[in-house]
Amino acid sequence: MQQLSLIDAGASLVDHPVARIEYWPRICDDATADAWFDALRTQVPWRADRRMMYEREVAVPRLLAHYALDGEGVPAAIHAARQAIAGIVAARFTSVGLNFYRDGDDSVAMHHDRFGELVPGEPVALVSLGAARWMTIAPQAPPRTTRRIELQPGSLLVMNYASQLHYLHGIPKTKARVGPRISLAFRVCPA
Ligand SMILES: O=C(O)CCC(=O)C(=O)O
Ligand SMILES: [Fe+2]
Repeated sequence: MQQLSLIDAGASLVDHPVARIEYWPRICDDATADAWFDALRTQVPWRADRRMMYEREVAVPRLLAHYALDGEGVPAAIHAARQAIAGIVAARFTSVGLNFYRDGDDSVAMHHDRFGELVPGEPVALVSLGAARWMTIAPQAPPRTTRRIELQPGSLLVMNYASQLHYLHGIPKTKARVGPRISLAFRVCPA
């Protein structure tokens, strides 16, 4: 008989034959999520990037950072978060991309993650800290029914590899007064 642990029982937010996007609202207690947020906010050398868009250079509307997980100087909070999700998502993550959304004007446009930074078959795990923000998830092909999920501090969202082929995701700007948010995107990067 097949053994189902509670952890395997997470329901997919999308109804698709191979794409799965799963959400766990609470991977740690509030005090831990707050402590990780405070530590990362101050310890990470946040970068303000600029990108070309339609032949114009524009500011990326959030701050960024990146670490190789086996490298030097990785903040302890990152290792702790990775440890906290290890029992839920079995992938051997090698890198983490960090996003800092300073307020409701910061966002990430609808996208799939860059395939050059992903190993086929491996998931992306997103840990949210700080203010809750809505994520929009939309299929790449009709019917384009979108759904929204409010990513709570201390939550985990796992997108399987196939979901990057079939769905887009983004964090829209909001007019609501929201505090700062940090997300950690754990990935298995190609060697
Ligand atoms: O901040 C988030 O939850 C989403 C970040 C994201 O999609 C990315 O870093 O690729
Ligand atoms: Fe993404």
